[in-house]
Amino acid sequence: MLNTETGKLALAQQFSAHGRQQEDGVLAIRAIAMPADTNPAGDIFGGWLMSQMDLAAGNMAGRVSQGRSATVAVEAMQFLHPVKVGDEVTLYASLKMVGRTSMRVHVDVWARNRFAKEGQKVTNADFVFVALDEDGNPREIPAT
Ligand SMILES: CC(=O)SCCNC(=O)CCNC(=O)[C@H](O)C(C)(C)COP(=O)(O)OP(=O)(O)OC[C@H]1O[C@@H](n2cnc3c(N)ncnc32)[C@H](O)[C@@H]1OP(=O)(O)O
Repeated sequence: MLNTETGKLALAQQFSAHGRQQEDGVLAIRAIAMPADTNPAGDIFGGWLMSQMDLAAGNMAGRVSQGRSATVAVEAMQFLHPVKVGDEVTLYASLKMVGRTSMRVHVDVWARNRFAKEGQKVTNADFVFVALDEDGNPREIPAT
């Protein structure tokens, strides 16, 4: 049965709004950290976070370059706080530079305990992608 108490309903709606946690960047991925993604200490494995970040940046690189691209460098990776099993993990991608064949995408990662109202930024890095032709060589990024 639906809860029709106005105050509680408004609170529930506010909690379930899942608003943005930062102004800049495209909301690229939102996932729940699962037990399969942990390191031996029981926290979420940094490699899982890095793969999610690569997916988020690669999604933007694909849209910008309108075709295949590959990660050529990852810079300034910072792990600021641990991520725990069950956390809601949100990735924001911002396009920082477009060169002749390369693109720099900044990725910020936020984690929110599933029972908490607010999250915190846990990781960020810059990903450099190169647009590739069908032979795997760099290709020029289209202007439009
Ligand atoms: C091993 C893996 O599977 S990693 C995951 C997937 N990634 C890959 O497979 C990529 C493997 N790497 C490659 O195939 C090659 O390095 C390529 C094709 C991406 C690039 O080859 P390069 O010979 O370096 O190309 P080139 O020197 O012409 O550089 C291409 C662009 O990348 C930029 N670039 C190359 N290396 C870097 C770097 N380390 N950091 C920042 N930018 C770089 C260049 O400045 C250039 O940018 P611009 O055209 O916008 O001015």
